[in-house]
Amino acid sequence: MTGTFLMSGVKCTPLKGALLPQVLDSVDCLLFDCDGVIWRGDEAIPGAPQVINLLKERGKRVFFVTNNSSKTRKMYADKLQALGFNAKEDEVFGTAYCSAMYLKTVCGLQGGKVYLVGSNAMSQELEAVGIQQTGVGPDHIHGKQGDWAAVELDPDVKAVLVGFDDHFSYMKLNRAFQYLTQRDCLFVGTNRDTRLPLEAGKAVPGTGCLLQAVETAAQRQAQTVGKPNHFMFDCVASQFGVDPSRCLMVGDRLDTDIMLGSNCGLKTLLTLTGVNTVADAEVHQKSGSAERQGMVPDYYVESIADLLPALQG
Ligand SMILES: C[C@H](OP(=O)(O)O)C(=O)O
Ligand SMILES: [Mg+2]
Repeated sequence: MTGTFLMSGVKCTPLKGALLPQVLDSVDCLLFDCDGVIWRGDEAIPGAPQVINLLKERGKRVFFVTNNSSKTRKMYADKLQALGFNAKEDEVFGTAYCSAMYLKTVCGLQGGKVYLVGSNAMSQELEAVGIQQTGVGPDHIHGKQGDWAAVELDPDVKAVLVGFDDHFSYMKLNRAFQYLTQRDCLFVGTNRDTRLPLEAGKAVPGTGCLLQAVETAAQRQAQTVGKPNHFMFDCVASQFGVDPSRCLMVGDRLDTDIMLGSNCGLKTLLTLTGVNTVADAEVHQKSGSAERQGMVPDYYVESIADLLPALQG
């Protein structure tokens, strides 16, 4: 019965009962989003470390695929291990690392320089692939409007890269705009997430808010690297040779995590510990829009802890 259920094409199905082991047996690799799925802020979702560690004990490959650009792979591995997750640095694909890889491998910018609106972590990942950067840290307004329009631009800068920057400022927005008035200056963003889910159901504005500010000023659209862009999965597949048809993408956002899974032919599981709800998914499902069906998950759970019954015993 459940075998036919798997093949039935019905979407947005609660993953429980006999279907749960069936789905887990049908995949060799699980890609987990981080914020809102395995943790919120610095608090692990209850049961999440056990789920990840038991999946690995059962021989599943586990990767962490996050749009968050605030940490290097090493910083994420340290955070994962501190929260009880059995995780290695090369299993982490965050947008600090992936945007550096994108600029190197897709844009051919190795040896070049970027104007960075972003974190120290992004600057470290860029420099690790041979790309210099300028712009990290505070940058306060000074002088008059005429001075702002005449800010000195570094002639070696070939791209503007925008990620999460807790020092985001009007002057940074202005500098990015001045660089982007040069049509040959590339424009890359880490991701478009509008909110960052935190502990106790709190949230703060996400990187997407900063990226949209720069896009509005420059009247240009950035190429984004993060989910739902195929590139995030390509980074995993190119390094580990995974079979998309035997992968499960687990996320809390329909327009990033679930859409990435749909874009790449992965099975998809929505967890309700982050941004979106089942009702949000059902609105897309009933929309009649073919494109929006990509945001409808195959399955959903309240929390990834709901996978434990199929992993214990
Ligand atoms: C929220 C998002 O992180 P993710 O959910 O992809 O880990 C982000 O930090 O913009
Ligand atoms: Mg998330």
